[in-house]
Order: sequence, then structure tokens, then C-alpha cells
Amino acid sequence: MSANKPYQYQSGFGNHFSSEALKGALPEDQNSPQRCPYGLYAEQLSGTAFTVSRDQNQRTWFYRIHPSVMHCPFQPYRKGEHGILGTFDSRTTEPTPTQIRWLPFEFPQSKDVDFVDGLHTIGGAGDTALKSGIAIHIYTATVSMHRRAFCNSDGDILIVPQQGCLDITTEFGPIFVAPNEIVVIQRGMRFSVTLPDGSARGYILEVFDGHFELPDLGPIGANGLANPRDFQTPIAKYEHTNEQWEVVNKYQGELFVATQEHSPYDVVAWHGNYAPYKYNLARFAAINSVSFDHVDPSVFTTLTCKSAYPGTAIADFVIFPPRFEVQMHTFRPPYFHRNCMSEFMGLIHGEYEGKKKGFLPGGASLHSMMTPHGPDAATVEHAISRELNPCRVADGTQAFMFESMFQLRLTKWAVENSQRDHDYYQAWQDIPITFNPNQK
Ligand SMILES: O=C(O)Cc1cc(O)ccc1O
Ligand SMILES: [Fe+2]
Repeated sequence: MSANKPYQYQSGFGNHFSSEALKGALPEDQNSPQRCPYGLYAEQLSGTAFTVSRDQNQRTWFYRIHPSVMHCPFQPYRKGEHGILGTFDSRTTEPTPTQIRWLPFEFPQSKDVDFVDGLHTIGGAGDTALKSGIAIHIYTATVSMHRRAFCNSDGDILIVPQQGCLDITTEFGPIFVAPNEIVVIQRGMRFSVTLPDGSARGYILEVFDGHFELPDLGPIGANGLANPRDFQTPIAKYEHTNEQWEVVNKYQGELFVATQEHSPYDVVAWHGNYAPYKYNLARFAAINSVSFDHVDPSVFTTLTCKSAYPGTAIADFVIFPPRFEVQMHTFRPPYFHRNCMSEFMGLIHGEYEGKKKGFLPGGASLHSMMTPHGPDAATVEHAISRELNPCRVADGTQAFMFESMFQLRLTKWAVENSQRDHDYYQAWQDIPITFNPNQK
């Protein structure tokens, strides 16, 4: 893994940021001067409807060399060939309540698959056109994007790199993310992914409505979990070239491409609160039970995309961080359960505390709404017989969960994937049955 490049960032979550690569490029007293400093053009990027309440309103003003409208018409790109979906109905996807697990997703054989071509939708719910639902994607890429930008009109994406760093150029400036960090790139933002390690694999959660926020802390108080100051937003950096670029636009789950004679990364300055950010999962300040019983994993919510139902998320991004476990007279692993939310899990590195076998870095599992699941037999055997001394759990490990109020449907790619573990149900078949009516 390459070292984190010394990029500079602005710190804070949801701040009104401002950044200029050329001193004086930001108009000082207004957004849209008749003529902007240095002859730049002002362009607004809206992340919420103009009229949403002030506390929800998100937008950014770019000061750029070319207005981004200077491009040729969009044409279909790899229609019917790419692996991406934006609508999840009976024509395209199938539901299954069975527990599903995938071994690590395979890299493409060919050495010319970039981040866009290497995207595969696993499943999702709803429809981008109605701005209702989510999608979960996997990326496996073997080459950097070359004079090509990606732009998603369908929603915000949260990228979880699992293998390989991503050096991401955005309209807001460069962001460098390594495994164990995440990056959120919101609807409509152009970005290009370079692979400093030659290849990369990871997971993507896409929400078709709303934006990710920090969860409320309630009785926890003012600090803890993901702290706002640990979120990092890039600073402006521009290039002025007249080479030909492609902008690949995901719109309604389809891809379209347009060419233009300038770099999309010609933003000299910007200000606003609609901006991408990264976060290092090692910064998560975990809160948990220090007495007894297993606490629900919601204590590990890192980011949440709220629905209209208070407390019920369109999607939560939950992590299982290294920590101490100290609960007495307690079955310590994740409990057996059936959930009214869908649970998609991935593993960045290490071994998940609920599974001794088969859940591997770069793989995934799906426990659908109300589908029974829990620790595997080997984990149970250990948990019911071990000594409950305080100890470290999940050291050297980082698992995560995309938890959603929606019922997910799976793509053919996911269902028929060569990495699907058809024996997953075996994980629970040897759980020791210890019932004895004569011994309490
Ligand atoms: O199913 C899982 O492994 C995720 C999970 C972890 C946990 O600690 C409690 C509940 C839960 O769904
Ligand atoms: Fe679960």
C-alpha cells in the first residue's frame, strides 16, 4: 500500500468551506459578479432543492475556467454491457431471503479496466428516477482513468476502498484514500480515479435521496463516534489544458459519455457546503457496554442517510472497530437475530468477530430483511465456553455494514457470481445444542 500523499484538506463535517488555488479568485462580496476575478466563470452546483430549509440547504459555487456546459452531446456508453443498475424491478433483479455470502470478488483478467468500467451493481432497491432507494456496487479496477471523468446524477456515493489506494481528482481538489478510509462523493460531482497501487477493489453504497450525516449522539454527549473535525474536504487545484476529455455520466442507472476540449478540473476557487470528504475509520471513537449484554451495532454508526421516518435510515454506514470488550456474564459476539432492516456486510481486513470462517477481506454477505443470522458455529462454541476476561476484539480488523430500511433485490451478476459461497448455510448447522431441562 502506498503512503498517503501529502494532500492538504479542510477539516470539519458539513462546514461552509472556501478554497482558492489562486489568491483573490473568490469574489469577496457576492457570488456572481458581472465579471469574476481572473476572467473565471461562476457556476453553482446544487445538492438540495433551492428551497429546502436553511439547515438542510447544500450548494457550492465554483469559479472555473470553462463553464461545465461546454461539451458535446451525451451519447450512450456501453449500453447493455456495463454492470450498473439504477432500477430494481422484476425484469432486472431478483429477491431472495436466503443468507448470501461471496468470497473475495475477483479482479478482471484484462489490465485495462478502469474504475468506471470496473463497477458492478450487487443489488439495491427502488428507482433513481423517483429518488427513492439505494444501490450497492463493487468496483474492481486494473488501470487508472485516463482523461476521463465520472459523474453520478443518481445519488451520493460512499466508497469503501478494500484493496489499493485511490488517488481521486475532483472538481474541488485532490483526495487520496487508502483502505480503512472512506470517501463520500455527492450527486453531480465530477471525479477521476487513479490507482497508485496498480489495481483497486472496494465497495460502494449509493443513496438515491438525501445526504449522509453524522448520527445524533443523544445521551453520549457532545463527543464520540465519528467526530466532525476528522472529516476532510480537499482544497482547490486546477489544470488548464485543451486536451480532449470524456465525461461519463451515470443517469437513471445508464451510462452516457460526452467529449469536451478541456479538463473538467479547471475550478480555480470554490466556496460552499456541498463538497466531497474523506474519513479515516481509525479515528472512530467507539462507545460500548462496560457492564453486560451485547449492545446493538447502531452504536457504531459512522454516517447515516436519514429517511422521513425518524430513527429509520435509508442507509447507515456502520463499522466494527478494534476495541476492548469487557461485558460480564454475556454472550459477547453479535447475537442471533432477525432484523426489519437489510444488512449488507463487507470486510476491509482481518477477521470479523461474528464469523471464524469464510467471511474474507474483499468478500461480502447479505442478510436480508427478517432473514435469521448470527455467529457461526465455531464462534458460538468459543463464546459459550470462554473465560470472560477483558480483552481486545477486532484488533487488526475492519468490518462494516450497509444497513438499509429497504428490501434489496440482487443483480444477475451477484446471484450467478463465481465467488458466491453456496455452502454459506453450513456456517450455522453445527451450532451445539446444549438444552437440558434438568440443569439451569
Ligand atoms: O449481523 C451482523 O453480524 C451485524 C450485527 C452485529 C452486531 O454486533 C449486532 C447485530 C448485528 O446485526
Ligand atoms: Fe445482523
